[in-house]
Amino acid sequence: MDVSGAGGWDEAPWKKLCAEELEKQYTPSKWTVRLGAEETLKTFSQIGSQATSKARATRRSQLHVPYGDGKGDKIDIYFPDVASEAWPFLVFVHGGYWQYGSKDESAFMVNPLTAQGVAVVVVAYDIAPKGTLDQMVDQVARSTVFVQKRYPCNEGIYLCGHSAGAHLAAMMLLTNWTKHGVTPNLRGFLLISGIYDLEPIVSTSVNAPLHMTLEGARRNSPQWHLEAAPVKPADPACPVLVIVGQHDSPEFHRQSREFYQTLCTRGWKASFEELHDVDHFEIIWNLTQEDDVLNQIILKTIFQKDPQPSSTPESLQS
Ligand SMILES: N[C@@H](CC(=O)c1ccccc1NC=O)C(=O)O
Repeated sequence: MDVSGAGGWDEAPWKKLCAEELEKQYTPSKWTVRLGAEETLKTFSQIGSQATSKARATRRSQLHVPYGDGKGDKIDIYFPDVASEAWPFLVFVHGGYWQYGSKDESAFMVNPLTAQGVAVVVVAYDIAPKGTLDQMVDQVARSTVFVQKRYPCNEGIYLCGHSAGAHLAAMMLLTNWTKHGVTPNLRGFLLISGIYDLEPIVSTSVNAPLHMTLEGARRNSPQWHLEAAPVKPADPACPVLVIVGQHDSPEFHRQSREFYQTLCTRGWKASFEELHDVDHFEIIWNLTQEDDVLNQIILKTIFQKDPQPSSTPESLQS
């Protein structure tokens, strides 16, 4: 009989890995195939910064909008050209192991998605050491509630996160919205190369600025919550896409697959997608391209049909 609680944690496969291997499994830049680790990280941040400058220069936007009283409680909102407030909203939560990255270099998908009529919100949250995991989860919840309150006519809020940001977005599957006074019109989750069980992270160098205890890791693990006390989907029709890159590490693959499987058994409308020939970083920086396969998946999720080619191709815009 399994007496270890939520589904056999003592037999978790990562516990068989030595410290060095565990560290490698949770270092995404060690698994890239085209560029070296350092060059990949540099390129990721460069492409993110360039995409953000371009979005701010070419799209109507409201930047550094406060969603709360905290200094770090800010979002950037990028608008489609159509004058309406009844847009679908993609709310993007950046990654960076809860300790680096910012909204100011994370507007990867803004130009391709706003061109198709999707408003994009890029969320800032207080990374460690300033913020704790609990605070970051609360910030993402409050930013989502803010979008709902400011745009009550929205055509759906789609929560999208990358890596640590996918973890923060996934925590919104478990959020009790009653204390926030409004339930956001969540119509989809796009979880890209994420981590859903934080327990292995506690034993890696990633935890140095996070100071997570085992209890804190469980409290902030959507995988653990779903297994321990299954939360019924508020809207069983709300799609949850769990997406991983072919060149993500085996542990990242395992985390995504197991989270997807658990979502399915708990009644969520989950799907799983492994994107061909991309690593942990390319999967996001490719979103700057209109014809990117992940952009097509996002648009299909939002509009439930294949997108029309835009009348003014990105390449012809200044
Ligand atoms: N130190 C990590 C970097 C990393 O994990 C990362 C970097 C940018 C965006 C997301 C990341 N991973 C998870 O949030 C590495 O070398 O792979």
